[in-house]
Amino acid sequence: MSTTLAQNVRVLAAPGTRHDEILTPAALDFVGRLAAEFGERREGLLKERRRQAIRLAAGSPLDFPMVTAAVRADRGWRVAPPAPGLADRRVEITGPPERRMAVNALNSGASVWMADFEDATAPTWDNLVSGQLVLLDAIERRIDFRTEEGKEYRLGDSDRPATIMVRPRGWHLDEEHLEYDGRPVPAALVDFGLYFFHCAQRQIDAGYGPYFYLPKLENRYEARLWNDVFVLAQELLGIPRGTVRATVLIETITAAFEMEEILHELREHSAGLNAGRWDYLFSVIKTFGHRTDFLLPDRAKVTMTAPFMRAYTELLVRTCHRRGAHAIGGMTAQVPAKDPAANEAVLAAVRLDKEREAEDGFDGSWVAHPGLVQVCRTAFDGVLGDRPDQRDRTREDVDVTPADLLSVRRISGPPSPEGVRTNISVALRYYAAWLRGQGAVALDGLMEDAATAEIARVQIWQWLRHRVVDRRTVEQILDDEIAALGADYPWAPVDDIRGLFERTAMTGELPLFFTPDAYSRHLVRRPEVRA
Ligand SMILES: CC(=O)SCCNC(=O)CCNC(=O)[C@H](O)C(C)(C)COP(=O)(O)OP(=O)(O)OC[C@H]1O[C@@H](n2cnc3c(N)ncnc32)[C@H](O)[C@@H]1OP(=O)(O)O
Ligand SMILES: O=CC(=O)O
Ligand SMILES: [Mg+2]
Repeated sequence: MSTTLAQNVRVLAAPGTRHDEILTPAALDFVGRLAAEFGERREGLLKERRRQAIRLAAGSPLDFPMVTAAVRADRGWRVAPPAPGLADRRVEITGPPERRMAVNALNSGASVWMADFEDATAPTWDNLVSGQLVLLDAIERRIDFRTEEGKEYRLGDSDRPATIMVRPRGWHLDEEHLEYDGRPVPAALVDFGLYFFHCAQRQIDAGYGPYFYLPKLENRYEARLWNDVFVLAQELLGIPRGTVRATVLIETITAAFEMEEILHELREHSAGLNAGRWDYLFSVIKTFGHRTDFLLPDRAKVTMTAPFMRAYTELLVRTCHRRGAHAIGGMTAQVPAKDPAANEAVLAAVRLDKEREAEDGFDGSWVAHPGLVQVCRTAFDGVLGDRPDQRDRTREDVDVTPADLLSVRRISGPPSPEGVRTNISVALRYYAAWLRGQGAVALDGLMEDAATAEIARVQIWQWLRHRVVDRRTVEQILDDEIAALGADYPWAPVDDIRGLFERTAMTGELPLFFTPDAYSRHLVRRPEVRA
């Protein structure tokens, strides 16, 4: 790089153990360049998100865009071919980039490890920087360690360890511990930039590449922004254009109307689409929560066989395969149970979900736990056999209309009393974990992360808004559940948690995400400032 920007980049946090290996002047300079180039465009896109939300709330119809009809009609374009390590993706394990879980994930027998700075990570500064160290150490194969209790964690010798894909935070979040020109750097550029700077060339040298998952996109312009970030990042580090690969999560209702356009924008770097079912459901409620025909019952009743969810996954497979892209399935909520009989039920639920995805044409899917790798693999082996994928199944039989994607009315209805209590209890317990720095937890046998917690709190908001639950009932349950939380988790800051719940679930105007509020009030720490 010819000139340095590092003097314009400031770390606003106390130095932690080995942070200097990640926060080098050259790495900060690189992140600063990305912020300088793309910060304003990202601001503009966030404003456009707000405008679109207002238009939709005012009744503007959602449809496949007219202006891009030619992109959809043109049968001549396809995405880049699968990159090394991404040809066979039948099982992808996800989890935060935490050292112990990283070793377990890489050894799990999954095809891919999706190292997650988004839904599964509470973005404390230390979680983020140590997550980058974990990735660096994993790629350098120096991640082995022994716990204080003497348990050994060693990377296995498999000739097919899981390929690493990294999910940076979404466009909506700021990183308050890193400033460029006096303003917080977009969190997405911090997570992407630090990983790319330290690990892109190392991954190429190891026979793989810098691979990403892109969360919470709302439209094709946000995909274009990512593509431009990739182009500049590759150029700055002298990495050939087209080396990056990225799978976009289709996990907002507006993105479902632009799947083809999103693939098209990223086509030279695309590694397909993933059906991010939990954020998708959250997005549907958030976007149309004010409409009575979008009133949803208990979360447990909104399954992947609900017609609007099926329309979304069917369209995703068809769109991907038409363009030569992988279609990757979503996360089953159940996690393994200690009790053998209960665990059989968990495995049966996961098997059913993965078999349906494989039969629908998905090329692979996600699991949340090493104990679920085999059941997912078996489900996909049953359909794929020795083939790496089923991209040749173009699903021309699928015909999904805008009305199908929005056909929520067919399962709409009020909640049960247990559904109300469960959502309040899950949101509170998840908030407690998150404020403590843990972004994914098992609660009542289900994996809960930022996406599922968002569903819990927006459902309460929706039910209050439509008066299918009265405020007094919610307040009473909240009192009970806060008392239970204080008893079960004596360390939990119950007043903070209650305040967060009231602000994110019980206000007239729904906050778009709970994380910016929780982050800026509770996770930002500035004990010391250094340049
Ligand atoms: C909506 C979405 O975005 S889904 C994607 C984002 N969410 C996620 O990635 C969640 C991933 N899963 C997890 O974080 C965990 O499985 C949890 C928090 C749900 C449960 O974790 P635990 O309570 O530790 O589960 P459990 O006690 O059964 O773990 C047993 C072992 O498996 C390991 N393990 C559990 N999940 C994972 C995982 N996803 N990756 C690697 N190792 C794992 C644990 O570290 C533990 O290892 P150890 O025996 O060496 O200590
Ligand atoms: O990120 C995945 C989801 O389901 O949300
Ligand atoms: Mg998500």
